[in-house]
Amino acid sequence: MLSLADMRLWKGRTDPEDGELGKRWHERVQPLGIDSPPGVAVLGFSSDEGVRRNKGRVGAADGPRILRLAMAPLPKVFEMPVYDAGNVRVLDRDLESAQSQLGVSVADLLSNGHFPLVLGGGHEIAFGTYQGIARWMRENHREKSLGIVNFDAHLDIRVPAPDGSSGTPFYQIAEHAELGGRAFNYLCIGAAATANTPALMQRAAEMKVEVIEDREITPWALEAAKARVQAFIDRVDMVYLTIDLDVFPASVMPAVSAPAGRGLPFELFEVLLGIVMESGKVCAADMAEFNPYFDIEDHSARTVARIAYEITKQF
Ligand SMILES: N=CN[C@@H](CCC(=O)O)C(=O)O
Ligand SMILES: [Mn+2]
Ligand SMILES: [Mn+2]
Repeated sequence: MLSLADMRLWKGRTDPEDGELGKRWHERVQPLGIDSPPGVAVLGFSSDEGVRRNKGRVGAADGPRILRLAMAPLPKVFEMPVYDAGNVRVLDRDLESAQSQLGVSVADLLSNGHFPLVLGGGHEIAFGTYQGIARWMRENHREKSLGIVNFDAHLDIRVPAPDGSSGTPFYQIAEHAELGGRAFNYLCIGAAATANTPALMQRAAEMKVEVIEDREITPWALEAAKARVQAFIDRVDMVYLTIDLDVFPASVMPAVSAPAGRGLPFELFEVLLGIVMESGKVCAADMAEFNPYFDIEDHSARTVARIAYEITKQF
């Protein structure tokens, strides 16, 4: 289920005449070792089993490979080392075991001081990443609280029927948190009225999910949205950041299972992401739903690489 890093993916142009300041990720990425000093650890979750179960367009299992190729030429501006921690794969449609393995891998990375940057895969990735964070917090930060910030056109609080999918992760997380006696603090940014039925919106209210709808995020109302994100971050000690790429307009992000009709403009997303990252509370991040089969000349892959740059630039 867990495969080693394929270092052949980390390739691209080099500019040796520019010295150290000309270095790119592909010149710096190392395979993760047992005693690697703390750094950014790229981990793939090669799954679209959750998307398949959720009646979506499969292909996201190939996301981690294509996204590494897209991230390879990024300027390496942050100080920490950067590692490739390999991939977790789904075998025989056994999504639950893969999510559990992802949890073990994420917990391991966190325990060794790394920042897990997990590349999906469908949004079923979230139930795996969360299991890892929860395990690590249980062992190391028992008294601290966790907030989940999800940029997504969808609430993803469907009830498993009976199995989990890409549409159920935050319902499963809420159940997991309740069983462990932990609070469920969930902020969904970018949910669209056209992509969530009233049944889901009603469930969100019952589960006390904080929702900032896509239509509330405009240049003229940005201060209000920023204040709501800041208030959520202020209430928690640590943050799990998850980005479902279908939050962006279909024109920017066609390479997803369910492209958005309106979507959150990238420029406004960047401002809100900045608030989340500048808090210094984000312990792990993942990006979900990238499906390379629907990309157009790598436009979406380049956008995902840009987000990876924004997340890591301060490290
Ligand atoms: N990850 C979530 N996916 C959406 C899919 C919507 C669709 O296929 O149209 C959801 O379950 O709501
Ligand atoms: Mn979504
Ligand atoms: Mn989602």
